[in-house]
Amino acid sequence: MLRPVITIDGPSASGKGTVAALVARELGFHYLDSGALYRLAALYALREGVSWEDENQVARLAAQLPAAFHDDKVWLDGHDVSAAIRAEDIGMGASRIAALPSVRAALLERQRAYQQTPGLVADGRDMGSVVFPRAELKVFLTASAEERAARRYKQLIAKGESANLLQIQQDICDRDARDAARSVAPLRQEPDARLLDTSALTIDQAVNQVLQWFRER
Ligand SMILES: Nc1ncnc2c1ncn2[C@@H]1O[C@H](COP(=O)(O)OP(=O)(O)OP(=O)(O)O)[C@@H](O)[C@H]1O
Ligand SMILES: Nc1ccn([C@H]2C[C@H](O)[C@@H](COP(=O)(O)O)O2)c(=O)n1
Repeated sequence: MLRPVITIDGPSASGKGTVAALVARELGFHYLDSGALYRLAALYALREGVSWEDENQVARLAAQLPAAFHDDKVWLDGHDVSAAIRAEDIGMGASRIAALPSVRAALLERQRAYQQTPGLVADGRDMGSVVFPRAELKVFLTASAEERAARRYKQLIAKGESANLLQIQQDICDRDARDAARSVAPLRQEPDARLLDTSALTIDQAVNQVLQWFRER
């Protein structure tokens, strides 16, 4: 197992990022938040005045994304965009551009380059199906729509933002529906991915389950 990969895919607000980052920390592995790349590409397009529907232009920007991850922050063209990429409209924009095949192709090698020694934990929608199809462990992490909306609600309130629970649940369902319906790399559980429903699990329990599956291999 040289440079092993653990993939964690699943729907919005299921806890993929939280669990993936903690598993990576526990194992001393690198961590790839692939959704952040799609969010960065959507934000970059918005700032460059490029429509999210313009596949060629968005793909051009995605291929030359001036993005960096360091100091626990996300940077675009030298600006800290950690908060900006988490906005709900940018999440929706990311979901829209993610349906465009040339945009996905433009980001593919950049994601694969994260597979470095001693290993990688990658979260997203197509980590196990397309980006790292030979991953040592594939997890499909989910939770009920109600639980995911409640978690997102708490997250927003904790950040001091206003939030409407029903609206959040609707937005989450809309985004999942778009991500699951697209023709390229749709959101779905692959046959070789293990299902982890965290609706009734704590973060620690979810992390420990992934670690146990990995160590059992
Ligand atoms: N098992 C859990 N129990 C309770 N809260 C959780 C659990 N897992 C994650 N959370 C919380 O749910 C919120 C959403 O988690 P996170 O941002 O990791 O989801 P995500 O799947 O990466 O979302 P997105 O796909 O939208 O980026 C966070 O506040 C996180 O702390
Ligand atoms: N591997 C990925 C990662 C993300 N996306 C798209 C679909 C999501 O709605 C959007 C934002 O992702 P998030 O930050 O919420 O994980 O980006 C994708 O298609 N493939």
